[in-house]
Amino acid sequence: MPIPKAELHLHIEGTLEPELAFALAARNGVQLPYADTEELRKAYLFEDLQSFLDLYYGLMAVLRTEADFEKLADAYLARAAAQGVRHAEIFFDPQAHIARGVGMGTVVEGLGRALDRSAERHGISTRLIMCFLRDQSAESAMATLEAAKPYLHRITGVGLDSAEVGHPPAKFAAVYEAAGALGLRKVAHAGEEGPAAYVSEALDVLGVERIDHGLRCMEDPDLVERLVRERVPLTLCPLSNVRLRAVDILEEHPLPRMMAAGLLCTLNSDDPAYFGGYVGDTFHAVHEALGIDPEGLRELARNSFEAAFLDGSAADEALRERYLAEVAAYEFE
Ligand SMILES: Nc1ncnc2[nH]cnc12
Ligand SMILES: [Zn+2]
Repeated sequence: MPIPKAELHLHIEGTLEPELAFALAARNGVQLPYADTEELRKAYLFEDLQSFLDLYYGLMAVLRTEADFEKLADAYLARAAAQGVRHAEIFFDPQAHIARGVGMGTVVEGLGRALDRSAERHGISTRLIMCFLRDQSAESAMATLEAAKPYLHRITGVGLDSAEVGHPPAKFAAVYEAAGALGLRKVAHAGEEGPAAYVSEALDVLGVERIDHGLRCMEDPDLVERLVRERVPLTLCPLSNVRLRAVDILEEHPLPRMMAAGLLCTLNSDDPAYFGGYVGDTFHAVHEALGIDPEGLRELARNSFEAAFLDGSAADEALRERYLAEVAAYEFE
């Protein structure tokens, strides 16, 4: 069994495997612009974040009913369990669905049905994080938060994703303030393709508790020092960084330097159906390509539970303690 871990940066729509996409397309009468799964997979050669996002949003056309979202999440949780995931904090992109006429309730209740059974069926505790699309307006983000109000019992936090450059965090100051007032936790993608300054801005203006990616913090030593001092978790996604060309090859990924600097790094899969691996595969890949040794892998697993939103109650804290004990006791083969 792989080492126990939490996955904290995972877009549920990015777990849509080609086989499921075609099955849902047939069920829903959706015509896809690919002959078959093989032709679709061949399209997974991305130039950058935007070229990926174009395909990612396009393929969502097959997701229409609560049952579709339930199936999507259940399929992810089954795969994640086989890779050692014990806790998953799952992003979803409601604006991408609402724009297609699929309502917030369909998405949240469908995902929720799978999540409700996750602990029993897959041994994974779960949280949902609702993301705002940063290339859409601040008004649209606020309307999305409003639409989520009947479902807040299912939503732990808010995030910020989609095309980063030109859409600085401060654009979403008002909606993050409103989300905070509703008791929601806060994260944001920053420093994936955008500059290190977006990482600082997400902390200072949005008040986020974790940074998704944060790769480009390495360009600003003062920022690195701050992230270390404040123990701000970074949810890194090395396989994504290679596929979206943030780094040329995995062997050049800054993860070892980031860990050596004392940053609180976690490993995640981002959009595993598109990027060639789930989170267990990611642990394996950084061991092979970057020489992260077993104690380094244990640190990454421990960090994932430390950074998880498992502090809402005594039951949450007990769960975190249990997971940390599993990590400490884990024996590498
Ligand atoms: N890696 C990523 N960056 C920004 N937005 C995303 N949406 C899905 N995956 C994403
Ligand atoms: Zn992401």
